[in-house]
Amino acid sequence: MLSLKIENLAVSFPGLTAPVLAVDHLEIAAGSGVALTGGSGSGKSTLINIIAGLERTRAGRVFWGDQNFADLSEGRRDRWRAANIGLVMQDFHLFPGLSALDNILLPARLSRVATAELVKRAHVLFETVGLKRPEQHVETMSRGEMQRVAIARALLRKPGVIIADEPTASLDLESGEAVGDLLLSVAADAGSTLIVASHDQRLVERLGRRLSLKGGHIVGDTQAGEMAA
Ligand SMILES: Nc1ncnc2c1ncn2[C@@H]1O[C@H](COP(=O)(O)OP(=O)(O)OP(=O)(O)O)[C@@H](O)[C@H]1O
Repeated sequence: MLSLKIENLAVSFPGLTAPVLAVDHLEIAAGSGVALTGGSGSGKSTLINIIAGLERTRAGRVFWGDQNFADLSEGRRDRWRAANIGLVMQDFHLFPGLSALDNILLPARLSRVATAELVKRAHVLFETVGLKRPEQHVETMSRGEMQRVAIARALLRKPGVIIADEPTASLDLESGEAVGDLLLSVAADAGSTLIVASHDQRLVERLGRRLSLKGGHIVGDTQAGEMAA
Protein backbone atom coordinates (compact mmCIF):
# COMPACT_ATOMS: atom_id res chain seq x y z
CA MET A 1 0.00 0.00 0.00
CA LEU A 2 1.66 3.23 -1.16
CA SER A 3 0.64 6.86 -1.53
CA LEU A 4 1.52 9.00 -4.54
CA LYS A 5 2.67 12.60 -4.48
CA ILE A 6 3.48 14.65 -7.57
CA GLU A 7 5.02 18.12 -7.43
CA ASN A 8 5.62 20.59 -10.26
CA LEU A 9 5.55 17.95 -12.97
CA ALA A 10 5.87 19.02 -16.60
CA VAL A 11 6.36 16.66 -19.52
CA SER A 12 7.40 18.17 -22.85
CA PHE A 13 8.45 16.79 -26.19
CA PRO A 14 10.74 18.45 -28.75
CA GLY A 15 8.92 20.63 -31.26
CA LEU A 16 5.89 21.24 -29.04
CA THR A 17 5.25 24.72 -27.65
CA ALA A 18 3.43 23.56 -24.48
CA PRO A 19 3.97 20.57 -22.18
CA VAL A 20 1.69 17.60 -22.94
CA LEU A 21 1.28 17.13 -19.19
CA ALA A 22 1.52 19.70 -16.39
CA VAL A 23 0.60 18.77 -12.82
CA ASP A 24 1.55 21.25 -10.08
CA HIS A 25 0.38 19.16 -7.18
CA LEU A 26 -1.41 15.83 -6.83
CA GLU A 27 -1.74 13.43 -3.94
CA ILE A 28 -3.34 10.00 -4.06
CA ALA A 29 -3.91 8.26 -0.74
CA ALA A 30 -2.49 4.80 -0.13
CA GLY A 31 -5.07 2.11 -0.81
CA SER A 32 -7.48 4.39 -2.69
CA GLY A 33 -9.03 3.80 -6.11
CA VAL A 34 -8.70 6.50 -8.76
CA ALA A 35 -10.00 6.74 -12.32
CA LEU A 36 -8.17 8.87 -14.88
CA THR A 37 -10.57 10.15 -17.48
CA GLY A 38 -10.32 12.57 -20.38
CA GLY A 39 -10.50 12.65 -24.16
CA SER A 40 -7.99 11.12 -26.50
CA GLY A 41 -4.67 12.96 -26.21
CA SER A 42 -5.51 14.56 -22.86
CA GLY A 43 -2.42 13.07 -21.19
CA LYS A 44 -3.66 9.92 -19.42
CA SER A 45 -1.05 7.54 -20.83
CA THR A 46 1.70 10.11 -20.33
CA LEU A 47 0.73 10.40 -16.67
CA ILE A 48 0.68 6.61 -16.35
CA ASN A 49 4.13 6.32 -17.94
CA ILE A 50 5.48 8.86 -15.48
CA ILE A 51 3.93 7.39 -12.32
CA ALA A 52 4.99 3.89 -13.39
CA GLY A 53 8.54 5.18 -13.86
CA LEU A 54 8.59 4.15 -17.52
CA GLU A 55 9.36 7.72 -18.48
CA ARG A 56 11.51 10.05 -16.52
CA THR A 57 10.94 13.73 -16.13
CA ARG A 58 13.53 16.37 -15.53
CA ALA A 59 10.84 18.81 -14.40
CA GLY A 60 9.11 17.76 -11.22
CA ARG A 61 9.10 15.12 -8.55
CA VAL A 62 7.14 11.88 -8.29
CA PHE A 63 7.05 10.11 -4.94
CA TRP A 64 5.62 6.70 -4.14
CA GLY A 65 5.69 6.74 -0.37
CA ASP A 66 9.10 8.24 0.42
CA GLN A 67 10.67 7.10 -2.82
CA ASN A 68 11.31 9.79 -5.43
CA PHE A 69 11.64 8.14 -8.84
CA ALA A 70 14.02 10.84 -10.01
CA ASP A 71 16.56 9.68 -7.42
CA LEU A 72 16.73 6.14 -8.83
CA SER A 73 18.94 4.87 -11.64
CA GLU A 74 17.10 3.12 -14.48
CA GLY A 75 18.02 -0.35 -13.15
CA ARG A 76 16.87 0.43 -9.62
CA ARG A 77 13.68 2.01 -10.97
CA ASP A 78 12.95 -1.15 -12.97
CA ARG A 79 13.49 -3.34 -9.91
CA TRP A 80 11.38 -1.04 -7.73
CA ARG A 81 8.58 -1.14 -10.31
CA ALA A 82 8.73 -4.94 -10.60
CA ALA A 83 8.42 -5.32 -6.83
CA ASN A 84 5.76 -2.67 -6.22
CA ILE A 85 3.67 -1.93 -9.30
CA GLY A 86 1.35 -4.23 -11.21
CA LEU A 87 1.09 -2.63 -14.63
CA VAL A 88 -1.41 -3.23 -17.41
CA MET A 89 -0.38 -1.26 -20.49
CA GLN A 90 -2.59 -0.48 -23.50
CA ASP A 91 -0.46 -2.67 -25.76
CA PHE A 92 -0.04 -5.34 -23.05
CA HIS A 93 3.78 -5.76 -23.33
CA LEU A 94 3.56 -9.56 -23.54
CA PHE A 95 6.42 -11.79 -24.66
CA PRO A 96 5.73 -13.61 -27.96
CA GLY A 97 6.94 -17.20 -28.19
CA LEU A 98 5.94 -17.89 -24.61
CA SER A 99 2.75 -19.47 -23.34
CA ALA A 100 0.11 -17.45 -21.55
CA LEU A 101 1.06 -18.97 -18.22
CA ASP A 102 4.78 -18.36 -18.76
CA ASN A 103 3.96 -14.74 -19.59
CA ILE A 104 2.13 -14.37 -16.31
CA LEU A 105 5.08 -15.85 -14.42
CA LEU A 106 8.02 -14.37 -16.34
CA PRO A 107 8.47 -11.11 -14.35
CA ALA A 108 8.32 -13.08 -11.08
CA ARG A 109 10.82 -15.59 -12.46
CA LEU A 110 13.17 -12.81 -13.58
CA SER A 111 12.94 -11.33 -10.09
CA ARG A 112 13.56 -14.82 -8.64
CA VAL A 113 10.40 -14.81 -6.55
CA ALA A 114 8.39 -17.46 -8.44
CA THR A 115 7.68 -19.77 -5.50
CA ALA A 116 5.42 -22.84 -5.79
CA GLU A 117 2.72 -20.77 -4.09
CA LEU A 118 3.01 -18.03 -6.73
CA VAL A 119 2.83 -20.61 -9.55
CA LYS A 120 -0.37 -21.92 -7.97
CA ARG A 121 -1.74 -18.39 -7.77
CA ALA A 122 -0.88 -17.87 -11.46
CA HIS A 123 -3.05 -20.88 -12.34
CA VAL A 124 -5.90 -19.59 -10.19
CA LEU A 125 -5.70 -16.07 -11.69
CA PHE A 126 -5.57 -17.58 -15.17
CA GLU A 127 -8.92 -19.21 -14.57
CA THR A 128 -10.34 -16.22 -12.71
CA VAL A 129 -9.78 -13.95 -15.72
CA GLY A 130 -11.74 -16.47 -17.78
CA LEU A 131 -8.95 -18.09 -19.80
CA LYS A 132 -8.87 -21.76 -20.68
CA ARG A 133 -5.58 -22.80 -22.34
CA PRO A 134 -2.52 -21.99 -20.19
CA GLU A 135 -0.12 -23.44 -22.78
CA GLN A 136 -1.42 -21.30 -25.67
CA HIS A 137 1.24 -18.98 -27.07
CA VAL A 138 0.24 -15.36 -26.55
CA GLU A 139 0.79 -14.34 -30.17
CA THR A 140 -2.07 -16.66 -31.18
CA MET A 141 -4.49 -15.10 -28.71
CA SER A 142 -7.19 -12.53 -29.42
CA ARG A 143 -6.68 -9.00 -28.05
CA GLY A 144 -9.23 -9.63 -25.33
CA GLU A 145 -7.39 -12.78 -24.27
CA MET A 146 -4.04 -10.97 -24.30
CA GLN A 147 -5.55 -8.26 -22.16
CA ARG A 148 -6.60 -10.84 -19.59
CA VAL A 149 -3.10 -12.37 -19.55
CA ALA A 150 -1.67 -8.89 -18.93
CA ILE A 151 -4.13 -8.35 -16.09
CA ALA A 152 -3.38 -11.71 -14.44
CA ARG A 153 0.35 -10.93 -14.68
CA ALA A 154 -0.12 -7.50 -13.10
CA LEU A 155 -2.05 -8.94 -10.17
CA LEU A 156 0.18 -11.96 -9.53
CA ARG A 157 2.33 -10.48 -6.78
CA LYS A 158 -0.51 -8.57 -5.06
CA PRO A 159 1.38 -5.36 -5.71
CA GLY A 160 1.16 -2.29 -3.49
CA VAL A 161 0.12 -0.31 -6.56
CA ILE A 162 -1.96 -1.43 -9.54
CA ILE A 163 -1.91 0.81 -12.61
CA ALA A 164 -4.00 -0.05 -15.63
CA ASP A 165 -4.33 1.81 -18.93
CA GLU A 166 -7.70 0.99 -20.54
CA PRO A 167 -7.88 -2.50 -18.98
CA THR A 168 -11.31 -3.26 -20.42
CA ALA A 169 -10.81 -1.73 -23.88
CA SER A 170 -10.66 -5.04 -25.78
CA LEU A 171 -13.32 -6.84 -23.77
CA ASP A 172 -17.02 -7.34 -24.24
CA LEU A 173 -19.38 -6.00 -21.59
CA GLU A 174 -19.46 -9.17 -19.51
CA SER A 175 -15.69 -9.81 -19.60
CA GLY A 176 -15.07 -6.12 -18.92
CA GLU A 177 -17.22 -6.29 -15.84
CA ALA A 178 -15.42 -9.45 -14.67
CA VAL A 179 -12.04 -7.75 -15.13
CA GLY A 180 -13.33 -4.73 -13.18
CA ASP A 181 -14.44 -7.08 -10.37
CA LEU A 182 -11.02 -8.72 -10.34
CA LEU A 183 -9.05 -5.45 -10.28
CA LEU A 184 -11.19 -4.09 -7.45
CA SER A 185 -11.17 -7.28 -5.40
CA VAL A 186 -7.40 -7.84 -5.67
CA ALA A 187 -6.81 -4.17 -4.83
CA ALA A 188 -9.14 -4.44 -1.81
CA ASP A 189 -7.60 -7.73 -0.63
CA ALA A 190 -4.02 -6.53 -0.94
CA GLY A 191 -4.80 -2.93 0.10
CA SER A 192 -3.30 -1.80 -3.24
CA THR A 193 -3.56 1.73 -4.53
CA LEU A 194 -5.48 1.35 -7.80
CA ILE A 195 -5.14 3.82 -10.67
CA VAL A 196 -7.07 3.14 -13.86
CA ALA A 197 -7.21 5.21 -17.06
CA SER A 198 -10.44 4.38 -18.78
CA HIS A 199 -13.18 5.47 -21.15
CA ASP A 200 -15.34 2.69 -19.68
CA GLN A 201 -17.98 4.59 -17.72
CA ARG A 202 -19.08 1.52 -15.79
CA LEU A 203 -15.54 0.89 -14.53
CA VAL A 204 -14.91 4.58 -13.81
CA GLU A 205 -18.03 4.74 -11.65
CA ARG A 206 -16.78 1.87 -9.48
CA LEU A 207 -13.69 3.80 -8.37
CA GLY A 208 -13.75 6.16 -5.41
CA ARG A 209 -12.18 9.20 -7.06
CA ARG A 210 -12.17 10.57 -10.57
CA LEU A 211 -9.44 12.79 -12.01
CA SER A 212 -10.33 14.38 -15.35
CA LEU A 213 -7.61 15.51 -17.71
CA LYS A 214 -7.82 17.98 -20.54
CA GLY A 215 -4.93 19.34 -22.59
CA GLY A 216 -2.45 17.85 -20.12
CA HIS A 217 -4.03 19.51 -17.06
CA ILE A 218 -6.15 18.08 -14.27
CA VAL A 219 -9.44 19.91 -14.73
CA GLY A 220 -11.63 17.86 -12.39
CA ASP A 221 -11.12 15.97 -9.13
CA THR A 222 -14.26 14.39 -7.68
CA GLN A 223 -15.01 11.80 -5.04
CA ALA A 224 -17.61 9.05 -5.55
CA GLY A 225 -20.16 10.76 -3.25
CA GLU A 226 -19.90 14.03 -5.17
CA MET A 227 -20.28 12.14 -8.48
CA ALA A 228 -23.55 10.63 -7.37
CA ALA A 229 -24.86 14.03 -6.29
N1 LIG B 1 6.81 10.96 -27.73
C1 LIG B 1 5.93 11.94 -27.99
N2 LIG B 1 6.28 12.98 -28.80
C2 LIG B 1 5.41 13.97 -29.08
N3 LIG B 1 4.15 14.05 -28.56
C3 LIG B 1 3.77 13.06 -27.76
C4 LIG B 1 4.62 11.96 -27.41
N4 LIG B 1 3.94 11.13 -26.57
C5 LIG B 1 2.72 11.69 -26.40
N5 LIG B 1 2.61 12.84 -27.11
C6 LIG B 1 1.44 13.73 -27.16
O1 LIG B 1 1.02 13.96 -25.83
C7 LIG B 1 -0.39 14.10 -25.77
C8 LIG B 1 -0.95 13.19 -24.68
O2 LIG B 1 -0.84 11.83 -25.11
P1 LIG B 1 -1.37 10.62 -24.25
O3 LIG B 1 -0.97 9.36 -24.96
O4 LIG B 1 -0.90 10.80 -22.86
O5 LIG B 1 -2.94 10.82 -24.32
P2 LIG B 1 -4.13 9.89 -23.77
O6 LIG B 1 -5.00 10.78 -22.94
O7 LIG B 1 -3.56 8.68 -23.12
O8 LIG B 1 -4.87 9.51 -25.12
P3 LIG B 1 -5.68 8.15 -25.53
O9 LIG B 1 -6.95 8.15 -24.74
O10 LIG B 1 -5.91 8.38 -27.01
O11 LIG B 1 -4.77 6.98 -25.25
C9 LIG B 1 -0.92 13.78 -27.16
O12 LIG B 1 -1.21 15.00 -27.81
C10 LIG B 1 0.25 13.09 -27.84
O13 LIG B 1 0.25 13.32 -29.23
